[in-house]
Amino acid sequence: MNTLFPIFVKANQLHTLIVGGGYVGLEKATALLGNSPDARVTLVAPEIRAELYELAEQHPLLELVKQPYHSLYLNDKDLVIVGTNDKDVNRQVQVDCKARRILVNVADTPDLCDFYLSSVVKKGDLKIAISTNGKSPTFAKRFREVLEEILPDSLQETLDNLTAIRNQLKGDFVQKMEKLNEITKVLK
Ligand SMILES: C[C@@]1(CC(=O)O)C2=NC(=C\c3[nH]c(c(CCC(=O)O)c3CC(=O)O)Cc3[nH]c(c(CC(=O)O)c3CCC(=O)O)/C=C3\N/C(=C\2)[C@@H](CCC(=O)O)[C@]3(C)CC(=O)O)/[C@H]1CCC(=O)O
Ligand SMILES: NC(=O)c1ccc[n+]([C@@H]2O[C@H](COP(=O)([O-])OP(=O)(O)OC[C@H]3O[C@@H](n4cnc5c(N)ncnc54)[C@H](O)[C@@H]3O)[C@@H](O)[C@H]2O)c1
Repeated sequence: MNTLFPIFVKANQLHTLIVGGGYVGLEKATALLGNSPDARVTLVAPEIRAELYELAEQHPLLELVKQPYHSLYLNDKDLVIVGTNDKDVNRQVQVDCKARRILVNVADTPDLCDFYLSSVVKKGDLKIAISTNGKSPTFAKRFREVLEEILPDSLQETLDNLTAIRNQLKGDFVQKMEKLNEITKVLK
């Protein structure tokens, strides 16, 4: 059964901890900041890839801490993503997060995850998150590429026009909804 409940998180209102500074840490930090450039992110690892220092130059709210994980780093964190090359550390972070009721993603380890990262299609204000319920991240990546190819850039114009109409519409909630549903029938 597919029981995942998708939400869109305002990452720039949260403080995220990433544990691990290798390829996985870099991939997750890039994904997070790519969507939410001014999100506050702390990354902790004894070894940190050079690309992460370059990323931190572009994102002043990305703090790199060259230390091994300690549970003290969970203080004041809202969300945690862990992907070290030490399974025991990954497990410990997950246990510590559960004890504090902090949502945690253990990269590539579905059983330990409270949430999964998704493949993300961006066309201006339209954002589509793709999940395969953990069945095939590669399919999610390929399907993202297909959607990126077929969705026209003009979609942003459509969204801008609909926002303008939405702001001009008079009447109560139901009347506005009916009007917007009528106008957007052509999209079906
Ligand atoms: C979407 C994306 C987001 C991101 O990570 O940012 C993402 N994985 C991506 C790519 C990717 N990951 C892997 C490959 C290699 C090929 C392959 O194995 O398929 C590729 C392909 C590539 O890189 O080309 C390896 C892998 N991943 C997981 C496992 C464990 C397992 O399945 O049991 C293993 C095996 C590890 C091993 O063999 O040891 C698990 C997860 N990966 C997820 C997300 C979550 C489920 C998402 C969903 O429901 O679809 C979940 C459950 C948890 C999580 O990590 O959040 C990102 C694509 C971004 C993009 O480009 O659009
Ligand atoms: N890179 C991938 O695409 C990929 C794909 C599938 C699985 N994996 C697995 O994910 C794990 C991580 O992969 P990677 O490529 O990022 O590894 P990596 O070797 O590049 O980096 C590992 C990182 O973990 C950090 N680390 C080790 N002990 C730590 C501790 N106590 N506290 C904090 N950080 C600690 C290291 O300092 C380093 O930054 C590996 O076990 C790998 O097998 C990676």
